[in-house]
Amino acid sequence: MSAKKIAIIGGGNLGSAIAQGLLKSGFSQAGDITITKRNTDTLVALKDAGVQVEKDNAKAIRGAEVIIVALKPYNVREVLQEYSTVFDPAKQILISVVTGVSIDDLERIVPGMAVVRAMPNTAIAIQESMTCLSFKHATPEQTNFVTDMFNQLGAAVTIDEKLMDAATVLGACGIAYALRFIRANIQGGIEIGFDARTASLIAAQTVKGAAELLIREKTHPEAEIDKVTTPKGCTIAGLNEMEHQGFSSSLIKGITASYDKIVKG
Ligand SMILES: NC(=O)C1=CN([C@@H]2O[C@H](COP(=O)(O)OP(=O)(O)OC[C@H]3O[C@@H](n4cnc5c(N)ncnc54)[C@H](OP(=O)(O)O)[C@@H]3O)[C@@H](O)[C@H]2O)C=CC1
Ligand SMILES: O=C(O)[C@@H]1CCC=N1
Repeated sequence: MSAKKIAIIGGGNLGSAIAQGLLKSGFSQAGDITITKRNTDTLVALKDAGVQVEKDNAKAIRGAEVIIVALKPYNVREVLQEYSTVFDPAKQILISVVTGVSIDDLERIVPGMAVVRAMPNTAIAIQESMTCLSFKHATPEQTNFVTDMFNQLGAAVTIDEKLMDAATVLGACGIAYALRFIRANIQGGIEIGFDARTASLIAAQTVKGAAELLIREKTHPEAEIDKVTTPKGCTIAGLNEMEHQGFSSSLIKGITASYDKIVKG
């Protein structure tokens, strides 16, 4: 448990998922978290849980030691600019989860502040995020604090900032790709006889099992696939048909399309 006061500026999809994760993990007490947005009606559940819900960013920033900015890339500059004099660089750290805005850019907007970039995904709400972190001017104490926090909200890895856009695609967009894969499995499962609820359980638990095999056993996916593919069997017949239809290629092209969207706009 951390006693640090945390302000989340921008309580949208990701900001509120971070608040939920901080609460569920026990990393923070509800009263130590403040979350802001202009329309606070959507934050009723967090408010009911004891989180401080605010429209006033300045008040939230003043009362915090850790500020997490979860605004959209198109308004983060304007909003941080407005509050740049409210920050206290001697006592605070700024963590940005904003896509495509560099540490240098953010540190220019809020002079003197140590900025950390973090790229979590929405599974942070249930402590299952993959979070990529980049540090530049953070002190060792700040670095340890941020790393520990995101490790308690899933798994955290430190990367070179030049890989942050790639991390956004693989880790943050990746949740959506995985869910679309699961949805396709559910659709197939229904076509071969399952009701939607049962197909959904089987598809989701099977994907979870596949992921856990790689994480716990540290094996290569193809080594695990070899254990499933009986010669002349149904698995290899299905897998090969998927590849004939461009399965791996479509995923790789989707990943590079997402990446190009961040890098080229
Ligand atoms: N969603 C995801 O899975 C991930 C998102 N990201 C990044 O995180 C950031 C947030 O994304 P996401 O949560 O999806 O976006 P959302 O649009 O859901 O959240 C942004 C929130 O900011 C609030 N906001 C806008 N202006 C202000 C302001 N002046 N003061 C306070 N709050 C404000 C908006 O609410 P209101 O209009 O009521 O003020 C909105 O809810 C983006 O930069 C995104 O790229 C990174 C990884 C994963
Ligand atoms: O789609 C987006 O732009 C954001 C960034 C990563 C996840 N969602």
